[in-house]
Amino acid sequence: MTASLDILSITVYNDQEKRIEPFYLYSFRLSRLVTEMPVIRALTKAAKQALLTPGCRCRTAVTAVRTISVSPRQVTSDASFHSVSFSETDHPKVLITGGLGQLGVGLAKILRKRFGNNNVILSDIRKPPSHVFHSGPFIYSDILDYKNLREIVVNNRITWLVHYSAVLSAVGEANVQLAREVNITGLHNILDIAAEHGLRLFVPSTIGAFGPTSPRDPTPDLCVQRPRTIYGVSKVHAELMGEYYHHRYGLDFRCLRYPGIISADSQPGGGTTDYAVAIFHDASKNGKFECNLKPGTRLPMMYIDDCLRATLEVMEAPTEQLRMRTYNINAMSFSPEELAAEVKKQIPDFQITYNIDHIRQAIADSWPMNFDDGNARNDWGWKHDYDLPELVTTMLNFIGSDSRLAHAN
Ligand SMILES: NC(=O)c1ccc[n+]([C@@H]2O[C@H](COP(=O)([O-])OP(=O)(O)OC[C@H]3O[C@@H](n4cnc5c(N)ncnc54)[C@H](O)[C@@H]3O)[C@@H](O)[C@H]2O)c1
Ligand SMILES: C[C@@H](O)[C@H](N)C(=O)O
Repeated sequence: MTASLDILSITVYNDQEKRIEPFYLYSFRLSRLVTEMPVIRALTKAAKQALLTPGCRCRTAVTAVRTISVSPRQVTSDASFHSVSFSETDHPKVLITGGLGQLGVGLAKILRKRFGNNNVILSDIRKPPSHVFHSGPFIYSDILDYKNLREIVVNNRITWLVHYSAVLSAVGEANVQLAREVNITGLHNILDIAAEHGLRLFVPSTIGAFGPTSPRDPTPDLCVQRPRTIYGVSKVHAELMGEYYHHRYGLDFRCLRYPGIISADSQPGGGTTDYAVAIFHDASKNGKFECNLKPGTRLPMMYIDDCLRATLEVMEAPTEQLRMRTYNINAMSFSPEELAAEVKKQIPDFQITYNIDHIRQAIADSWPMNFDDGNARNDWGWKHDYDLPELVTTMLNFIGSDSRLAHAN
């Protein structure tokens, strides 16, 4: 027997028959009981009452705009049903959205190593560079196109969805509308697709999901979250919606709050922590760097290999180890002056200057300085490999050897 999750749109028309913004109700149905279910009747009635003020001659129309089929297993709150949507002997079939950003290509590489090249599909709305296109399956996918997403999931028999598409903190402040669309509307599509098809869903959150009223040193998993960026607001929304879908519909939602991620062979996509990547390229090429954050601005950071390994580990963790569905993870915390001092140990002539970007500075000043990831360490054994000295050595070696190679060719 299957149950269906209906998304009902209640549209209100005013007395000139002009459409007022619709809003949506979610409800379950079992076969033809749909319209008879008391919950739908009650919600519809409440909505109509709320919208129809005595002086307004409005009428309403209730329509099902999207039907989500879920197995009754997913409707239970019994956590032991949540994790297995594919046979344990099979490899998962993974789709990565927003896969051409800083993190996606690296994640595809480690997942392909583990599950086989053809079992991991990278997707994005951008054109892939040739080495990415030829390294494994790539398809176009716009997360704002629900039908396109569903087609991809169905045609490729996807069982895991890693949702990396996002507009990051600094770009988001410059384009709030776009950030709202991609980070909130896009997430709704992803949640519905994942619930409909019983997928295991990973959505990354961020240190940016905290704000100036959160404890900043250290920041625990559970505390006040009142971020001041659209990026942060959308990530708190993602955490809460994912956890709600988990409890309400049994969605196997897993979420890690990443610190600023540092990588050598992929570029960051417009965040506040981007300086900690750019510094290595400029130090290696020119021996100097102009930093857009103040010297003492301390933020949690992580080398990309640790971040991607954590992602695989939490996706593979047995359900019973996950006491929570959203975890902080961390590796180190440093400020620009501390990072510069470490770089100087390897490039003695290195010079850092400061030209503050006030938008990024305000964002950084509202974010955690240290991240408490004790729950991840206790529950599913999270452990980082790279601390600050190792990070600096690895980054400079990688970028140095890369530019030596470029010079030789
Ligand atoms: N990189 C970090 O430091 C960091 C830290 C914390 C959390 N995260 C999170 O990890 C995820 C990946 O981060 P990243 O650094 O790779 O981001 P990024 O900005 O580098 O890449 C995001 C990708 O999303 C794609 N995208 C935008 N709109 C889309 C749409 N409508 N449909 C499909 N794809 C779309 C972009 O083309 C881009 O390739 C994001 O959710 C981000 O919030 C990243
Ligand atoms: C921290 C993270 O979410 C991202 N690198 C940003 O700065 O926006």
